[in-house]
Amino acid sequence: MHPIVHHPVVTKLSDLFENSNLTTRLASTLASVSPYDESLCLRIDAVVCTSDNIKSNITTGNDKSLPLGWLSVEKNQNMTTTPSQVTLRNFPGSGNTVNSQPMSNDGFDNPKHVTVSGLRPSKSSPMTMATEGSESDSDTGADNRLPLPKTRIEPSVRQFHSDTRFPQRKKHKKDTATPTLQPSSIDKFIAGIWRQVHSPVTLSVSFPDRTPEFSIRTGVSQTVFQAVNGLCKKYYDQSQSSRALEMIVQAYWVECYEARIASIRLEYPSYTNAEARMAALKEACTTLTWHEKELRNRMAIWSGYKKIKDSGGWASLIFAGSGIYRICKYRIGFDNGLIPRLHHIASSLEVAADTLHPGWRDLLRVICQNGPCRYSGHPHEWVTVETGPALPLRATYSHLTLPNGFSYQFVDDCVIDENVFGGDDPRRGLQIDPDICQLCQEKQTDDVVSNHCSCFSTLFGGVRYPPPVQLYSTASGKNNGVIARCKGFDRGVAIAEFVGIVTRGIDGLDVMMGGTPDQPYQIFQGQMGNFTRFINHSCRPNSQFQKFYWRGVERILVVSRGVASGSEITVDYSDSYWKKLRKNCLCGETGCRFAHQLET
Ligand SMILES: C[S@@+](CC[C@H](N)C(=O)[O-])C[C@H]1O[C@@H](n2cnc3c(N)ncnc32)[C@H](O)[C@@H]1O
Repeated sequence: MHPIVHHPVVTKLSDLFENSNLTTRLASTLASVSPYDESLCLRIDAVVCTSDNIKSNITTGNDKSLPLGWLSVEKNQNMTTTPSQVTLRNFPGSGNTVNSQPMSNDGFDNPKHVTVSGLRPSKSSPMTMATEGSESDSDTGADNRLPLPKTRIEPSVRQFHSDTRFPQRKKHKKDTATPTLQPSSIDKFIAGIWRQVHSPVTLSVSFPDRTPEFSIRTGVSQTVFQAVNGLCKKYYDQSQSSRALEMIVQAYWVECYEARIASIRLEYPSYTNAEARMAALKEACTTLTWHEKELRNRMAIWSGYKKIKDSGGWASLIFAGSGIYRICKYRIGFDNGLIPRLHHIASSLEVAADTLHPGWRDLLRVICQNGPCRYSGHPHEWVTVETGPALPLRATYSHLTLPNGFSYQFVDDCVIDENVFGGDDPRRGLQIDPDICQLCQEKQTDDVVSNHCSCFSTLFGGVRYPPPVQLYSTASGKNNGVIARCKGFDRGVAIAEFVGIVTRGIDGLDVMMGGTPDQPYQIFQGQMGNFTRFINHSCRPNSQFQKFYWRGVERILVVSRGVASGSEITVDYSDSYWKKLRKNCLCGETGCRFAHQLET
């Protein structure tokens, strides 16, 4: 054991070393002095040592120095901090059992590995790793009993950690050498359907009744402006509803037209099929008051609507974006993958439509096809399956034979365990100004109009949409996972906040560690939380956990490193987590680190 491992000064120095203000200032200084040099970065290695050791190089720990960690700052990147205590676990003779990552030969954690991963090994200055209960597989994550809170956080068997290095949005440089794959018309069409189904549009068959009374000439107050905005929204929704109704009726018309031809042939057995078609066409033209050619042209589009409905279900037609007309007019993709792809997403789309727009089936009343809602409740109470109807979440854990079955409460925000913290929120940073963003230094407020911080506007200080993700059956030993719908998540975009019950003293179950070594807390998702509870591990993850302060309160976010549409959202659980999980990793990546860990 190094003589000063547990010395309070080491903890204080570590905190200083990790202070985000310091790294932010270093990053901005670096950016200001080297605006044209993309490659310039700064690395500071921190070591506590005795005065006679100060000039010697740090080796893999055969001297008396204590590496605190390293800190690197890249241009245009706000910060990169390696938490100091990480190296303590590797310190020879420290007696700490958390050693899981190789050290580079300069005595520090391998910088490449450390900064790439968003999940950190245990930051555990006074903690030692517990091993009891490590056999439990947390596919459930849910022991439905909350253990009695202890005053001191005992390290849990499998801890998630977050980092402070944010994936930066990348400016795309034009590279003529590498051809880029552009999304096809079908990709765009399907992305449009997902976008629309996750939008706040309200579909209804009734017209809005009241128009606000105002005059522009007497000035537009905030109230009047709000009323006009409301009017816009109402009529936008109404026009979407009308467009959807029009397509529903037109797709249905094609079905009726075919049925009418069959009836005509029964009524006039001497008619050929062509004659029967012509007769039905003429009947239609009379009522529609269109010329035959006009109707034929429109029929071509309407039969496209019917095909889309037949393969993707009514929801695919109703939530299709404006691109549907072009797709049907020019028959784009009909013989080239559109139909099977729609068929593939039909039931997932129905889950999204039923749970996010419970009234959508009302539109089908116009053709007497409205049935009962198939999937009700929270959007993530359903696990979508590639082939076939979605399953209730509860049913996907029946193999675990839990005494009361699997139960999970979906919440949008963390719930503070009052038995442990009383009325306090342990996530509140004592030194943090609640009005200023630690990242961009702009003003943060919950009021959309006066908020100036747009760091993670999908989650904070802006308009929130339902997250375009679904739970899906991975059809592998991983059980459930989370899949991105819509067009994916760009690098640097927040996908969600990791929410659950904020507590302390949980041992032996998966928890997210938050706070500081002095003021730690845990986020436990065993009983309640959001979809982040179902995010699986990958050794080549497309997302990572990151800390962020919103209004002075620490939040742990899942931030995208670039998630493509239709792909599984994954994070790296960290080496220390896997060390305690008696399972082989099924991420399937070529460089998978834990594919054979049970055999070793
Ligand atoms: C937070 S849960 C993730 C959701 C989980 N798949 C489910 O269905 O509830 C973590 C657990 O999922 C499983 N898991 C996640 N990623 C995995 C992977 N790459 N390979 C194997 N199992 C994995 C492990 O059992 C792990 O303890």
